[in-house]
Amino acid sequence: LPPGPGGIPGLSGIKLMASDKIPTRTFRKLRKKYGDIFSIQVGTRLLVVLNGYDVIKDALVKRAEEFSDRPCSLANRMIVKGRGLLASSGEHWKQTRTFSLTALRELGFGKKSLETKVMEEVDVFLDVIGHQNGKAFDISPLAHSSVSNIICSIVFGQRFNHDDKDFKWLLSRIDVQGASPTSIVSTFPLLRFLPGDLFGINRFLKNFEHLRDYFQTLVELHKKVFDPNASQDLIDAFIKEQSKHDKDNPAFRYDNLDFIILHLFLAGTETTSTTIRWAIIYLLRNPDVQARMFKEIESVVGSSRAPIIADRPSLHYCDAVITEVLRIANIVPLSVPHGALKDIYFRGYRIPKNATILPNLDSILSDPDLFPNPEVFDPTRFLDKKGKFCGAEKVVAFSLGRRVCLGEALARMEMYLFLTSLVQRYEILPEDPDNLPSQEGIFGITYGPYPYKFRAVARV
Ligand code: HEM
Repeated sequence: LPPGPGGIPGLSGIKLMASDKIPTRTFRKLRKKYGDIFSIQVGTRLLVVLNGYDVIKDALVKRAEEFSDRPCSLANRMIVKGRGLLASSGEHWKQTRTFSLTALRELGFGKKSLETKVMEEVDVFLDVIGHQNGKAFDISPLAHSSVSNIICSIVFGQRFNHDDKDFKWLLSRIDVQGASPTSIVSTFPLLRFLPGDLFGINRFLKNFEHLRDYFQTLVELHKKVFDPNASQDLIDAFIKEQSKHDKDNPAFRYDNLDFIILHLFLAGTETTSTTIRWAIIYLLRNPDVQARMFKEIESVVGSSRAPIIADRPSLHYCDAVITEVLRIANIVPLSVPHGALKDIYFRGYRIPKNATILPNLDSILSDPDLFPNPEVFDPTRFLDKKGKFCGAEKVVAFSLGRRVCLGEALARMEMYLFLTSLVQRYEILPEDPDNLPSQEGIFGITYGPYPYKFRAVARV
């Protein structure tokens, strides 16, 4: 087995993981002691942690056939049952991913039509910010609604008003603290039977069920009015595709569709909005960076129209800022867990069947050999001598290999359009200059910032 801390089997691992709320800090120490591949027995789960660019690339890219599955955890077996995008493995996952990618491309991923959709949301986003009249406010609900609306309109053909009751209810079901790959919930799902819901597991499961019920209702409504010649969204695309497949093919059963929607909704909402919230923190803490971004936007785009994707190749500094935010914020620092479905022999170790494999992206994104002074926010590390954007290949915030984030193109488009438009229109200022929002975050589904407020003052 890969080396790791010993002690009482299972229990010492639990104690170790509980010793710091930020598991990546624990993993940094363990890597120093045990090397690039180490293991920890946490309760009944064996965690194998992969560290460093070469090791992770070797596993996820070169040995993709063995390293592209998800763990068969108890929670996965009991609740998700290997359905949908995030938790499925093998042939079921391949078919689900191929269908989803094809459908999303047809619905505009990487195309002008998607840019138009995102820009409509950016307009609303900027208007709502304008209505704060320069007073301090919390951007979280607005960022959530704006980003979520984009995935909702792609997946089920509906955008909501931000104060729509159903929409607010839907967003409130996203349980950010409920599921991190190293949490007690993932390790011991049976703890939910303890009285008092001590670990919030039942709340998490209830939220999950509510979302699933809501999406099932949407699918039923789509089925009633389905017109094969007017496919509008991902649900329509699924209904159309389903008729071409064997009835027993689990990838094209409606229970799989429920989970595809659920996974796209969760992954497509929480991630980009969290990154936007981090970006604002780094701009508040680095006013010189904000000023340089504004100057670049003003000289390339001007102020009479909003930045568009076609401007991007000329906005080198803005691209460097967004890349540096992705690197330093590192919102999915342990990626989504991968799993060994059979024994894997890798770099002199045996990773046993059923082990949970954590590609520690933090070990790449904060590697001082790749990014000198990694704790410093410095967009210029991605500019060459002529000020051109470069050197971002190892910013693997979306992971690597076959399981690489399915929404990467959308997320990059959203971050670029939201952040450049925000900086073009408003100067963003701290609520209290002597008390800036923290760079330390909270570890949940994503690694997100603590709540904070800021002021957005319209540029004249
Ligand atoms: C800044 C924003 C985002 C970041 C940093 C991010 C990061 C990630 C990471 C690290 C993974 C795990 C890859 C692996 O297993 O090795 C992932 C998976 C995934 N992401 Fe994202 N993501 C973001 C935005 C999005 C968006 C907007 C969507 C929605 C379309 C999305 C949909 C997914 C899905 C469906 C998967 C699972 C893919 C699979 O298992 O095959 N993500 N993402």
